Amino acid sequence: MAASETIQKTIYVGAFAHCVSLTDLEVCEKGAIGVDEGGVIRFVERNGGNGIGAVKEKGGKEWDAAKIVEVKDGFFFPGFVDTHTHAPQHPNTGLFGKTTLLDWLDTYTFPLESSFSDLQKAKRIYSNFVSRTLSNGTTTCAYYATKHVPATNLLADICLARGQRALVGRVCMNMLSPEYYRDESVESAVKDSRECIEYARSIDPKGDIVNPIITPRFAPSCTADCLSALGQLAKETQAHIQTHISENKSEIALVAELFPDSKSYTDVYNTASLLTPKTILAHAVHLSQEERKTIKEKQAKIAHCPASNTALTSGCCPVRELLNEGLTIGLGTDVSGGFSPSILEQVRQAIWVSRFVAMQSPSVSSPNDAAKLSTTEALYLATRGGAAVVGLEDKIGGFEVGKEFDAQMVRLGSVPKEGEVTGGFEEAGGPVDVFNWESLEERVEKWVYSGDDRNCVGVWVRGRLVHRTGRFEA
Ligand SMILES: O=c1[nH]c(=O)c2nc[nH]c2[nH]1
Ligand SMILES: [Zn+2]
Repeated sequence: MAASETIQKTIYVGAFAHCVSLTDLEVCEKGAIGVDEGGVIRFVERNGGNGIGAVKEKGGKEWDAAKIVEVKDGFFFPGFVDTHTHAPQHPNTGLFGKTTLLDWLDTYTFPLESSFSDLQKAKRIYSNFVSRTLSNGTTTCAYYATKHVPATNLLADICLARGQRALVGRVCMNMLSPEYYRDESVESAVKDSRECIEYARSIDPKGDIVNPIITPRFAPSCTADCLSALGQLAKETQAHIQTHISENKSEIALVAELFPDSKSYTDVYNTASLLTPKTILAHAVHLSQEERKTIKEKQAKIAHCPASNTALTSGCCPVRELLNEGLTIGLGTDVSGGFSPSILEQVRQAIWVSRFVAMQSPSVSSPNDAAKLSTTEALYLATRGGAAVVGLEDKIGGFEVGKEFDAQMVRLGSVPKEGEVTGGFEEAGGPVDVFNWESLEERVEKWVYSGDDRNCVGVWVRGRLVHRTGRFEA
């Protein structure tokens, strides 16, 4: 279906769950969500127990001919928001050995990214990665591309054609990067970035699906004048900004060496006018109190990337503390520092990392429970938190009247019936066994801890079906 094709008025019937706040997961066993031709939610019925006819009646005459999509053995859940990932690094997923950030970049990342001058290769990898993120329930994604303008524009084309909401950024890097993969000058970095901004805006003028994002890779790979020029470009174009911050201790020491006049890593970006309400800062693992204060004042947002931070042994981000301080946070897969394109995996990893933080303070034998993320809190980061990070908090993240229907249909397996002792796995088609005595809240929890893309059988963006598997029945 083309992105512009009209959508049929549809009622999504059955169980649903979503986070209504950081600490509240609403579950509804017999729900009905009415979505209009524009992909906008028009009603949410929490007592659909009287059957589809009654639900239609409640919606009014105009819903008589609506299509019905019913979820069986599962629930509807809001689509995930990936607030930070690197599409060209997809082929390196799972490859990081024992490297840490700076040698990982030289060993694995720059050689692969530089090869995106080959547009055929870019097409193959980007198409595959967008399919992969969609199949994991990611309906919105903030992508880093590479420095290459044609390949970056191609990624924007692919996201638009597939109907995945995306921020697409051309990477800027004019220092400390290999000569074979570097912007020649500040002027060329700005010119090429501008070209990508204009392209994304030309293919989706209203920015409903695809938007550009200015992307200085990170402070160590950009000169101060390059960072400032990109800050000016952001001001002029009102575009989003993404970069990395305070990921690893050696990186922080390098920034202090390269920018001796700056008070901190955060100050480097602040001086360059790169901290705005539309800025996404990935990692933020080792921020000082003063840096957190500045980021909050500037209303910049944070992408927490727990799998990546563990894989590259960058550190454990004290995410609960950052939330307590009022920072806006979402989750990022950070492929391929992160080893998985799944935000569900990041939900688990965020919970684990918060446990490690808890065990560090004050001690393993006396963990600090206040540092732990709950399942609901991590799901909030994956949906509503992420929506706020990409500036879409009014449009997506939950099931409310007026919001757009970005959702996934989650189906769980079921175990053999009483009396049966074998089988069931193939039929279940997924890793989560359900005995049918679990409450809906428990089923959501089981999905969080052992689910994967086999459970994500249908995905919608603005009411448009953008991914389905063989287990999708409508
Ligand atoms: O996780 C990361 N991935 C990257 O590609 C990168 N570049 C700079 N800093 C980075 N961190
Ligand atoms: Zn990254």
